[in-house]
Amino acid sequence: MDFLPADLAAYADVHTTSESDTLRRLNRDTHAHVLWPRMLSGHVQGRLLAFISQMVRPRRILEIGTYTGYSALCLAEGLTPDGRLITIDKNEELETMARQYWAESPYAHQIDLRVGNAPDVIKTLTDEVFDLVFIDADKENYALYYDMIFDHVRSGGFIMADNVLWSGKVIDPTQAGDPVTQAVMAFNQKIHDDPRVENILLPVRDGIMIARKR
Ligand SMILES: C[S@@+](CC[C@H](N)C(=O)[O-])C[C@H]1O[C@@H](n2cnc3c(N)ncnc32)[C@H](O)[C@@H]1O
Repeated sequence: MDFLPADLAAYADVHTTSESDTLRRLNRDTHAHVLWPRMLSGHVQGRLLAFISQMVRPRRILEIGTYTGYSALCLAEGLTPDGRLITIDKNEELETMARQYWAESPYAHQIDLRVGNAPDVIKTLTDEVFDLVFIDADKENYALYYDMIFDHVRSGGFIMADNVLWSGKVIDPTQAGDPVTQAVMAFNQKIHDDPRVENILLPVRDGIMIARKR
């Protein structure tokens, strides 16, 4: 489901700073050769992630859900020179493609891919303190990921989560029996009710939740 009429979305696209050549080819290659290319953040959302990262200037970023590595490259744009982005994905088949494009960028040495099931990998990150977290994996586990990483986010740090409008299903009463929609709705309510954060549900693309830890 597209939230903006196609011509308005195209207008926003045209009036947004272009992707780098590497990002453009990664985007095209993903659409041509990988299943579910809609999972990739894309041009406008990618620029938003890069902007947010450039504003936060994180030293440590955690991304849950690498896919072909597009959003990792966007988020890496804001890293401090000594910064590092840890990104987790259970699909090892996409690793070669992601690494191929990361290698073309100035950030390859700052991106640390951990292949595995996210809850298991997160458990190993006990010594890390994150400035920015981007949750973009299995929706049923968003709340679990939030709980697992919360104590590892510094005060003033940001936790973002993608697809929180879930193609509009979050306001569709016919989805009352759909467990994934219910999990996304419960996650949105949980963040909104959490007194430890301030939050904004940004209706960009499929919806991005942004929470700032007080
Ligand atoms: C929406 S895609 C990520 C898109 C990427 N962040 C981007 O914007 O280009 C979701 C990814 O999460 C991964 N994933 C789903 N469940 C996972 C889990 N339990 N542990 C690790 N990765 C998982 C999938 O393999 C998939 O590549």
